[in-house]
Amino acid sequence: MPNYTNNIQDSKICVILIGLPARGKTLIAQKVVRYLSWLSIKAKSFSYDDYRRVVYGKSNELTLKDRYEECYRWVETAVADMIEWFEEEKGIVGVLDGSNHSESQRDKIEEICRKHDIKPLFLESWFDKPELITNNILDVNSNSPDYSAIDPEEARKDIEDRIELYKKDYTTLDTSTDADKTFVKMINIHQSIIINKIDTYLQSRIVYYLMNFHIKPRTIWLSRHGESMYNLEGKIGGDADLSQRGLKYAQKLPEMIQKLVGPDEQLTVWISTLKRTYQTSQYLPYKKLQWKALDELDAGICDGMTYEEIERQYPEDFKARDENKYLYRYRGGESYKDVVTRLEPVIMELERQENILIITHQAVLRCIYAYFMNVPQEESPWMSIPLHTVIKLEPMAYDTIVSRIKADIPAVSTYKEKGTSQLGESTDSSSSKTRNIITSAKVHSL
Ligand SMILES: O=P(O)(O)OC[C@H]1O[C@@](CO)(OP(=O)(O)O)[C@@H](O)[C@@H]1O
Repeated sequence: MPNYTNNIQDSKICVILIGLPARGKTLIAQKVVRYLSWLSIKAKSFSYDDYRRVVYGKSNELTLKDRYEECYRWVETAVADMIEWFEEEKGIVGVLDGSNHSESQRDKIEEICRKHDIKPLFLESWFDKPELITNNILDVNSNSPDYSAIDPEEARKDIEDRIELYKKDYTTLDTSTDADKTFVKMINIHQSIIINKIDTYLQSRIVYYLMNFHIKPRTIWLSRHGESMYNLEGKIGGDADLSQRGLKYAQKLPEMIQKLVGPDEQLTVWISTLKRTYQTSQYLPYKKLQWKALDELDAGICDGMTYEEIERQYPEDFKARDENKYLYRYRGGESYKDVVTRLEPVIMELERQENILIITHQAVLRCIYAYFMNVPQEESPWMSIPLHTVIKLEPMAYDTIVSRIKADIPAVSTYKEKGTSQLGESTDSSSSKTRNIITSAKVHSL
């Protein structure tokens, strides 16, 4: 299993965004940081707008001209903070989210990076499609804190004025004049992408990611398989069949999904290679695809045991897993971190696709959910992903909207709370063991 963190130990990268206002720079910066953080690569975005707001308040509290002429001040602070972060927090990828439109400003940043042994990667978002620009202006208009209390028409005018002002000394990247620079130029997001002088593994990972994601509206549906015989018995792993209630969920799923998705919408169903996900998908009238990478976390020597048996036979392992569930690797099996690594191609393909329903397992769904919802690693293995519930994810420009739809078919809870003994030794009366607890999610039912 490749370990990205070890492979990239000695390379530090500064992604320097370039582009006029309303070119999707913040969206790109946030996506790159979220993707790298999910892969345990320490990444952080330094947004010039955030720095400017701290010093000068919202954009309307500063004249356009001042904002333009004074910008070097907050750019300097952002770059200095980024360097400190690289050094003190062992950062790997810093992202400078701002227009960086003039060559002289870019040269200065490049020089600082080289002095600190940080490789600069320029990333330009260049648009020439008027409809794309209009959409982005509307997006900035409704999402930026600068415009939250301003009339939308006034906000639109401010953004357009800023675009015109920044155009004055904007220079776009070019393979002849910037041949010695490492850069990616995205034209109209993905219409075409120019790549120049990419020479490290990590740079190529970032570029590959940039080439794959799209920004069209779509929905990702997630569900665990129906309740399995192993779930009923409190056993983990294995390749058990569905229980009677699990089968009921499989039978209800087509009606539920068709109602949610709409009759004319296209959908592809992704399942694992384990029987319980296939059986759950069997009545769905959509194209299906099996992924080995979607198989449940491998519990190694504990496969087929209950949590209680694990605690009795391997008390140290039981404790170690509770202490660091993300990194704990079952003997002969996997950790959550290992699952994330093997899920990377799934995420990459998900970024390229439109509507997808994924029917998979508790641990795998936690990892996928964590990617979209930016959940920190120490929390993700403890998230509640109940059985017989569909999760709807709608990725938007700046965040993801999530809702849960319960099938109203009872199922056991397979959730084990942190710090709870399965041997009846818990002192915490609110904590639950894992068996025969009917799932009750705070969601609407179908
Ligand atoms: O990491 P924890 O919380 O143990 O959850 C993972 C476990 O969930 C289970 C159920 O207990 O998954 P599944 O969705 O496949 O039924 C186990 O097979 C698996 O080991």
